[in-house]
Amino acid sequence: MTELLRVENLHVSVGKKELLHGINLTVNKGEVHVIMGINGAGKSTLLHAIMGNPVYTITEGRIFFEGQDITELSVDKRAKLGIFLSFQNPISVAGITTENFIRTAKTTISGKQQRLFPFKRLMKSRMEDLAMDPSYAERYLNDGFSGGERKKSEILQMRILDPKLAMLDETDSGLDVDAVRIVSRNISEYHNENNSLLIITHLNQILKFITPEFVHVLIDGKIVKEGGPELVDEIETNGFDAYRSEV
Ligand SMILES: Nc1ncnc2c1ncn2[C@@H]1O[C@H](COP(=O)(O)OP(=O)(O)OP(=O)(O)O)[C@@H](O)[C@H]1O
Repeated sequence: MTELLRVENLHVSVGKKELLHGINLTVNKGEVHVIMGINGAGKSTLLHAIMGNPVYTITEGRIFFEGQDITELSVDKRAKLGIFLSFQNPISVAGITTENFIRTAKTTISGKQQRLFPFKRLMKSRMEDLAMDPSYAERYLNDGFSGGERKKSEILQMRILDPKLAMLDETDSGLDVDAVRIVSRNISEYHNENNSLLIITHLNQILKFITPEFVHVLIDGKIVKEGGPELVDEIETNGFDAYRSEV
């Protein structure tokens, strides 16, 4: 088993408020991990801290990626190493088309110039996989996209950038039943023994199609329970009350 990500005793603050109080998490290559927990538990904070969002200050602990200490690395350097975060609420960027945005990101991350016509073909094929109208490639990134379309646009980026670690923050929320199936199929097609997924979900929609090996329950900035996929059903039935007392 080859380790991809290791988070050690991670404490994260925004301003004076500590949001994560000593998280430990190891993700090996080829694994699918799910993080569940009540609203405001710190799930998104954890993903942002792994991505290197400077809003979140690491006050203690380390993050390792393929054995390299990345705790002090900037977001772009982490992206170049192969870390990807799909946002809970993807932002729109006026003035840059979806195609140009992804092509520039791919060039920067891979260090290889993406030739126009092969890249256009790749975009077209990946958009077909996601049942996205090809005209969206020419629209400004996420500009005027519906909630579900923004989520698909994130998965389009993931598929083209082909990261080693894909972190998906509530990608299944706001998707209709057909879109959940399409997005889940794309995630499954992306996933192989050399890459890993770290998924936050409340609705478990995505988990009907992608079975995680590990489930972590996060409450009040701490992981209070870890287990296999059976935890998802347990939480669905009993809620989080049993875990709150662990905090
Ligand atoms: N930039 C920020 N500034 C101030 N507080 C923040 C910031 N980001 C997160 N928080 C606070 O940290 C706590 C954890 O937020 P986070 O978004 O990580 O929770 P979550 O578990 O992902 O919640 P949800 O399930 O509702 O998406 C919340 O109380 C939130 O208000």
